[in-house]
Amino acid sequence: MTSVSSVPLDPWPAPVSPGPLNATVNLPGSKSLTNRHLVLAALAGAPSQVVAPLDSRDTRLMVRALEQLGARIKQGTDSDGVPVWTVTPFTLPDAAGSPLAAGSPGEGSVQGVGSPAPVEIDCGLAGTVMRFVPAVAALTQRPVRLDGDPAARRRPMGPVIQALKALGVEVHGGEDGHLPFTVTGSAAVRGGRIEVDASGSSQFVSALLLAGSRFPEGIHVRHTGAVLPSPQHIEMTMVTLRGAGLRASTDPDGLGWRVEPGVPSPGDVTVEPDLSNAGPFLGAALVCGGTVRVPRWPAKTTQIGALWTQLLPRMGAQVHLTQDGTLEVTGTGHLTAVDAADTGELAPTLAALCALAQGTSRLTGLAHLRGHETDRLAALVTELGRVNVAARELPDGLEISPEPGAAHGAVWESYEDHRIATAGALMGLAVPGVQVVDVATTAKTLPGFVGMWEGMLASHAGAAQPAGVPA
Ligand SMILES: O=C(O)C1=C[C@@H](OP(=O)(O)O)[C@@H](O)[C@H](O)C1
Ligand SMILES: C=C(OP(=O)(O)O)C(=O)O
Repeated sequence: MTSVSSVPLDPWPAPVSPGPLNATVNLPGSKSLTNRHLVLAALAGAPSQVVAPLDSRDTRLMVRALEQLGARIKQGTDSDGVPVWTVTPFTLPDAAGSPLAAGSPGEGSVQGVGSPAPVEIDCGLAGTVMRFVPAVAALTQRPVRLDGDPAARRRPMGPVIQALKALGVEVHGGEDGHLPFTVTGSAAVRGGRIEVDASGSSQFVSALLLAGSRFPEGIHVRHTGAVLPSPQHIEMTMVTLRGAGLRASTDPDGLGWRVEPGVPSPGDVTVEPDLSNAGPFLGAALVCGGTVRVPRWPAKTTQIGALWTQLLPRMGAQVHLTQDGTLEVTGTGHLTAVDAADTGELAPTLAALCALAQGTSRLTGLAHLRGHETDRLAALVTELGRVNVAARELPDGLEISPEPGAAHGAVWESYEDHRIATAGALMGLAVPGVQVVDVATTAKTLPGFVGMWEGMLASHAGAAQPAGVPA
């Protein structure tokens, strides 16, 4: 799909701060919530609606994958123009397991018995698609081959492959623990207890849990690894499952999760704005000074982006949630260094803020970022080096020690990583001459990033007419 409404220059000259901001930024829906709701709606017993979904590369890939497995997803809008996606689920084989019984097969699917050609699913670079869809595909009892971008073939998949095999799913390929591979489920796959090393990604656990209620015995996933990254995302999975009427519980030690057998009944759900993607915009208030507001900030959420309300004050911001649910972040242009653990997908944005702060910052609990869209720890050290900010890798994170006034402009590579690209935009606010390569890669989770960014900067305190940024 195209990335932004008007195609940005490549490399894109990141705009410098116009001075204190006075902007309102309406953020589209959460990627993580949208793709969970889509999966559960596709596994449900009746059609349901996902309201205000994120429409981006990652969610379109999920839509397409679920359609190929037999779901139907109609993309429309309500009377106020809010996007509404109506999902008609696929029919799974009965417990006795008549193979290839999935109903309403979409384009690219196969029918009939024998040795059908596999359904070919493109995961792009989306972790949620490459991890969640294999487990869902196993339920359809059809051969499904998964592949993605060249960079996707470097992301860890071993624990998903091993777990599916342990459950009795046939897996061809993927011996090296990466895409591509083909999964074929069968009636012999009953679910039950399974051990998974999720130290590389919480998505390994979420994948099994999201599909788990449709296995005859449900699923009980036990984590065996030394660390558990992004636990917020597992909690998001559990809350989404319960919201769909399923029985889902966490083991007392916090290292196991159980979903009882059942059919999801998600009803109609409205997706929260993406709080991780709020980060660069809220961070801009700290760098430029002034205030940035994000409406529809949820009072209660499982999104890891909720951490911004704790992290940004530690770096010098004032943060206020208004009665009507707008988060207001006010900064001064001066940032304080911070030590922070377990910030997961917020880390690239946070690293850029640390690079503009006074003092040395240490970000830890991030070893798994080496398996994200790119090796984010290496990428950030390299790109910060290009703009002359000292940074080094720690065993599980980053140490960032900027020297005041030393940073200078440079070409900033983005490695097909939306969050490295937006980190470059943040750097450019304070460092003239930063040019972000392939800023269009932000379309993974935020199509229109450049327009939103430039709109925010146009709403600075001195502007004649402060303008909100359209959703
Ligand atoms: O389940 C999800 O929606 C996600 C889980 C996290 O993955 P990791 O556990 O691999 O960090 C997060 O970083 C990713 O952006 C989205
Ligand atoms: C790690 C991320 O994405 P993915 O869902 O592809 O894992 C991310 O969005 O920061």
